[in-house]
Amino acid sequence: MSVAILGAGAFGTALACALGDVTLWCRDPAQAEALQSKRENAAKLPGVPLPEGVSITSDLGQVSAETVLLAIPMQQTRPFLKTHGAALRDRQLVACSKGVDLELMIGPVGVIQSVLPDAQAALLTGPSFADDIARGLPTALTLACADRALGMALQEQLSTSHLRLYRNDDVIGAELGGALKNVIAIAAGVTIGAGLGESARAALMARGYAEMQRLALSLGAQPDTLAGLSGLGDLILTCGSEKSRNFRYGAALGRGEAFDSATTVEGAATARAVAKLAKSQGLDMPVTRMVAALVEGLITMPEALAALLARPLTDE
Ligand SMILES: NC(=O)C1=CN([C@@H]2O[C@H](COP(=O)(O)OP(=O)(O)OC[C@H]3O[C@@H](n4cnc5c(N)ncnc54)[C@H](O)[C@@H]3O)[C@@H](O)[C@H]2O)C=CC1
Ligand SMILES: O=C(CO)COP(=O)(O)O
Repeated sequence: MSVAILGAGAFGTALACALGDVTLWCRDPAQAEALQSKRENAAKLPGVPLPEGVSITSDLGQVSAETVLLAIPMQQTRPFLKTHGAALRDRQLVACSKGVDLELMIGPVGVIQSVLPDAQAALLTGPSFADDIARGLPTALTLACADRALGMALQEQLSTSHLRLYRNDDVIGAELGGALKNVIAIAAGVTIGAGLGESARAALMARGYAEMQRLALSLGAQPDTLAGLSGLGDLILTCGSEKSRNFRYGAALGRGEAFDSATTVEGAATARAVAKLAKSQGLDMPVTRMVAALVEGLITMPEALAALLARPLTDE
């Protein structure tokens, strides 16, 4: 079965490098030409050559693969599918984004199903920096799919010698693991950027993980899912590395500096969505609430810190 990847950003290009024999679609014809002539995505993955088997196009009509990976940012997924969904109706769609749609309050598989109710949909998520995948470093990800047979087929199709997929049928849990860790990564970045120290970062990660579990369980995730690659695994990666855009964005917030608005920072919109979701579920998610307020510019970093430290003492 053939594979296509829609979205030639950092992650889409990295997956193309790892899988090798795929069609890579980008929306901008000029970008497609540049990728084709240089055989490199110089803007996103400089120094990583595109394998010979990767064919580039900006014409969705040329994308005939049965398995289609959607590697475009979360908040763009619904508009993209509304425009192009008809062309993808009978494919196996694998969402690769991490986040919660600000309007529908659901993750990327939920969005696919809301726009294309008959589509076969799955999720590829977990701890992986595009650069690591593209360079062939060993990586393990979660392939989540409610349909066991389809999940097994996709696991086989998308695993390589160095990219190892673990299957899971808890799509909601896997979606939330990937979405929520970005919010906590922003908090971790704020902590380091503001000079609050590594002990404070560890505390935020652990308390943030407790919040992630609370929301995931309340929305129907399986209790163990967030302890896996999508959730704890991705939390460790993203909260601990300057390579993470969510972490770097948080660090800039913590230092009171501006951050490049063209950079994809999924946790910013997701924090706002999740803060609303938590309120509607009657859940206490103080770290997420503070991140959402910081992102929206409603409070300062010292105010966020004071609010978190003034909370009543409680059981763990
Ligand atoms: N970069 C990474 O290390 C990883 C990224 N991801 C996830 O993958 C998703 C994409 O991230 P990146 O590729 O890193 O972002 P990116 O900013 O590098 O690329 C995004 C791509 O989406 C395209 N795009 C944006 N809006 C579009 C639209 N309306 N229609 C068509 N194409 C559109 C852009 O042209 C660009 O090529 C995010 O949800 C991210 O969380 C997941 C794992 C690792
Ligand atoms: O999701 C990622 C790692 O698993 C990439 O993290 P950033 O989007 O924060 O760069």
